[in-house]
Amino acid sequence: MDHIGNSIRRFTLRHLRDLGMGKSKIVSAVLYEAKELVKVMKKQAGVPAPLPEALTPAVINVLWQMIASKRYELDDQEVIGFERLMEKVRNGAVRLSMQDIIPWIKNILPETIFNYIIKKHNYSKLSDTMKSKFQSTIDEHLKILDKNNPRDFIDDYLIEMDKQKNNPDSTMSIEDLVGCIGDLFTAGLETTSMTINWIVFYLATFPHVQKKLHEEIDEVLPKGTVFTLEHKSRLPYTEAFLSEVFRYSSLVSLGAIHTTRREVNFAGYTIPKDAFVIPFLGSVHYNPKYFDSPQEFQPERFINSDGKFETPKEGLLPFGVGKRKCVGESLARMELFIFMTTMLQELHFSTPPNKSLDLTTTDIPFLRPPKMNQNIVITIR
Ligand code: HEM
Repeated sequence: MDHIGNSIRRFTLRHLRDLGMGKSKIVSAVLYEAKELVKVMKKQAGVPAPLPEALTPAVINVLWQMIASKRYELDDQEVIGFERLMEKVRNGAVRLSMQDIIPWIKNILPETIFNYIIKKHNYSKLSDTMKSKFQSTIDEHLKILDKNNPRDFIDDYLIEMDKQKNNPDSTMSIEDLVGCIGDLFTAGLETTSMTINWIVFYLATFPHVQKKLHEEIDEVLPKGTVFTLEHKSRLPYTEAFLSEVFRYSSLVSLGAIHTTRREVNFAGYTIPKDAFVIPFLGSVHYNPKYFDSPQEFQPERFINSDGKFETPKEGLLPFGVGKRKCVGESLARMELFIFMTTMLQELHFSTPPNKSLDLTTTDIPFLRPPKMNQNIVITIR
């Protein structure tokens, strides 16, 4: 996340707040993508199969609408090719992170051998593909920019960059914009699609939980009813389920790398200036101090004695904490809620007969992704 520095972070947050937090344009975009995805899922009804590849384009479309006012068809081969490339990079992430975790390794290995070990070509190809796509999209935006009528993140950035052109402290530039879009993509795409994957795996593994969700959704939001944000407060079990998905999966298990600006004394330890500090968010989620029987999947832990959803004051940190907290939190929460309710309105998920899902994770640094290519059975309700 090299580009989301302090001032750009403020700009990005403001933008995501304006476009992402429940504003009608983005809610409609999310609803549209969720419905399109359900259509694709229906086509594999009754057949044990992994979740469709269309999941990635559906999530990309939400980001891409917000950033560039564009969408792709869910079977678009360019986007599916992009996802496959990301998968290769993800599979090589352990090796790639060597350079961050043990930077001196570069001093003892010749560059060509080091690049071969970390499979740098996959990473470079992904990075070049993304940069050239973002650059051409920015060029298109520049041609038709209407300063009085900004449509999306790129328009807003270009207008602000123009306002700041005589400010010597401004860090805004086209290159920085390309980097910012890259950061939003890398931070926002896989986190969201992997969480949807976890949602489906937990629904299939815990049928009693899915039954309760179906009952609540059938009552408050029956099939054919269009979701609005007002429905949310009437769906406490659904909210509780999503919180339990965040806790149980602990997808972003380690937060971003932070640095101490000065020596800090914390919990009896002295952390020197300029040390790397990585918050281990996942460990908090499994700490019995905050959650009873943490190894059990129990959405009920987030329901209070009045039957209402209640977020704990401490212990649940899926989006991190403090100044570098996730800038996409509101968008992600809204998007996941809509995808989940739209799927549950129309579909039932189960494991193939006599099979169970492996709920352990693929080991890559920082993330706890599900083992994605496992079969599930979708039934139309
Ligand atoms: C389920 C979905 C998501 C989860 C669990 C998640 C979680 C996180 C976490 C834990 C951090 C690090 C915070 C820290 O170290 O304190 C982070 C950072 C970040 N996230 Fe997310 N995120 C999600 C979705 C998104 C989305 C949809 C976007 C963009 C639209 C996004 C953009 C970012 C950015 C730009 C940062 C870096 C912020 C900075 O460095 O200041 N995230 N996220």
